[in-house]
Amino acid sequence: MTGKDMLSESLKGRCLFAIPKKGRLYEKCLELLAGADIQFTRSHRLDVALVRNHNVALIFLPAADIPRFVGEGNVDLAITGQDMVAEADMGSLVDEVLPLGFGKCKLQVQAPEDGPIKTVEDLVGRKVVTSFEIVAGKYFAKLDVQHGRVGKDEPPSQGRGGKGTEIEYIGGSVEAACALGLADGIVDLVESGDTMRAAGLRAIATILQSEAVLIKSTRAAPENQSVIDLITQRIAGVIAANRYVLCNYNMPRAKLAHATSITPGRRAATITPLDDPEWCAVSAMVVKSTIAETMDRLQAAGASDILVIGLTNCRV
Ligand SMILES: Nc1ncnc2c1ncn2[C@@H]1O[C@H](COP(=O)(O)OP(=O)(O)OP(=O)(O)O)[C@@H](O)[C@H]1O
Ligand SMILES: O=P(O)(O)OC[C@H]1O[C@H](OP(=O)(O)OP(=O)(O)O)[C@H](O)[C@@H]1O
Repeated sequence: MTGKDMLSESLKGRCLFAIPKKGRLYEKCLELLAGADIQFTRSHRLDVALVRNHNVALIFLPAADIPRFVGEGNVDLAITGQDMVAEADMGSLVDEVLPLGFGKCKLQVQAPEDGPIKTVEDLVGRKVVTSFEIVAGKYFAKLDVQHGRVGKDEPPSQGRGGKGTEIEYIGGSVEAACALGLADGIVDLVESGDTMRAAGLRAIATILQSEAVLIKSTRAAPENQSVIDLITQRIAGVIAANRYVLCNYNMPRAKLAHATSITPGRRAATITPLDDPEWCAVSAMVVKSTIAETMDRLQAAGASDILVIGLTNCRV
């Protein structure tokens, strides 16, 4: 048996789960897999790893290729960016199951800070360079029609070469395109804005917001459904544990209604009587990013002994 035959034999019957092989999302994906107790060893130079404790194989792929593999049913489950899902344009073949709360960024139209392009309308009929040619193409095709450069029923390609906005693909370093005289504007990802500012660009429109997302193939094999559900639940648990904290405090019984309006919990706050009949203990999950403000409000409302406990995992 050749190495290739052995590999495809070992993948048989397993749920295939694709993960970005490098880049911005890679480390976070590994953390997520560890939190969900998906055990594997990635061998050097091999983009496939068999999971020891589930009937799953991990396939490490470029983030941009992942939605196509999912849409075509070559893999059952995957993590990539929502921007990549939009760009792959697989429609309903790719099911976005769960946003993951990391890899947050925006796909923005950008133009030179000190130039004449102030709005996207100024870019209509000019040249835009991007790695997101499908998303940017659709965005400018609409503008071309709105501005009468291309007829409503005319295919966008006929608008090129003078009439419509010209969209040109480049694979990387998109931010350099305007300075190099390649483009009048670009469409690229922005998070902190450091890359954009360093290249002397400013954002003039946001096409989409993106974060990492768990996606599922609508062509996934039915026999893999139970393991897909199990992994989805485990990942959802890890994500929720990162998103929430448990807030415990003591509250005078008379002010309980006000307190539970501040911390309603997910379903309801847990109220426990204390030895002192005037007081009770409250326990509720609170969105982590709002906890400081929640504690301020609880204290002002008369709460005492406010304790905040981090979660390592949960099912909610
Ligand atoms: N600056 C950023 N901040 C947060 N998330 C980002 C940022 N840039 C990209 N992403 C997200 O990470 C995904 C992968 O981007 P990344 O640049 O790591 O790609 P890659 O596969 O390593 O490709 P390459 O390195 O060839 O550009 C993007 O699709 C996007 O969802
Ligand atoms: O707003 P910022 O925080 O500066 O992030 C934006 C940059 O991040 C991404 O590139 P990345 O650094 O991943 O490298 P790449 O160009 O090789 O994809 C993206 O393509 C931008 O260039």
